Amino acid sequence: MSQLLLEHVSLTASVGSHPLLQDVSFEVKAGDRVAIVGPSGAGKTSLLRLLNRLGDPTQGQIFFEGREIRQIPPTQLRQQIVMVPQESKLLGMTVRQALEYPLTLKRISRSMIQQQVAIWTERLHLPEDWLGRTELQLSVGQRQWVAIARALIMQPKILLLDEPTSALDAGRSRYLINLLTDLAENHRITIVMVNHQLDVAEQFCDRVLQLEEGKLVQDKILRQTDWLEIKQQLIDAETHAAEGWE
Ligand SMILES: Nc1ncnc2c1ncn2[C@@H]1O[C@H](COP(=O)(O)OP(=O)(O)OP(=O)(O)O)[C@@H](O)[C@H]1O
Repeated sequence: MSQLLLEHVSLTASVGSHPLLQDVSFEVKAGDRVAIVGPSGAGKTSLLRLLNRLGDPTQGQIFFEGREIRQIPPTQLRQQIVMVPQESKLLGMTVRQALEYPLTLKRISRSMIQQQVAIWTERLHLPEDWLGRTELQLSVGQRQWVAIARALIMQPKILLLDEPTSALDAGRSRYLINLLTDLAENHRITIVMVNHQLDVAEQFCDRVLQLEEGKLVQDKILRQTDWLEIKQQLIDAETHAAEGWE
């Protein structure tokens, strides 16, 4: 059985406006490492948001483990499908509180929460002195790293990452890719990643979904050599999209 299944999903922001997503169908199996690529405005973030129920399709259906996701309470769904948005906010919490908060929703004991925070703080090399800081006391890249830690601490079945390395330095990007590889290979976590940095997707993903103007134009299991072809298609699509903006 597929873990995620999208059937003819379309999304329109308002009546009569151009659809943000049009008739998108695909399935994802547990442990897949999927890259979503496409020019700016192609609908990548809109698609990720639907998978996390931050919006509902105007048409079509999305299933998680066989259940239509509108039938699953959002808090229950978001413990299993966790999203790291492009710009994360700590909503006035300290880093420690932000790491603890999603675990409190899991109704586990206080000592277990503290143990998990300690494990993931160490695993992601979060410096001790970050834990008392709020987002105003963190750089954009540090905030992104905390958002990734907060998602991983949930041990989700599916991790949705929107440009996860956009603000990370080269060392942290590499570390993240190695960590995600371990989680996918040894814990069968499914990863769906939007990334403009194709080299990151290339190192990690084994499947690519290519969006253009809200349509899925390619769904491909990857071999190494495919990336050359995909890169050229993306350059062509981005040039075409940029011409449309002029
Ligand atoms: N709430 C909204 N209302 C109206 N239009 C929207 C809304 N959210 C996004 N859009 C539009 O939908 C289209 C797709 O946006 P989306 O953020 O999904 O694209 P993207 O592929 O993630 O782009 P980028 O690579 O720049 O992040 C864009 O044209 C955007 O302007």
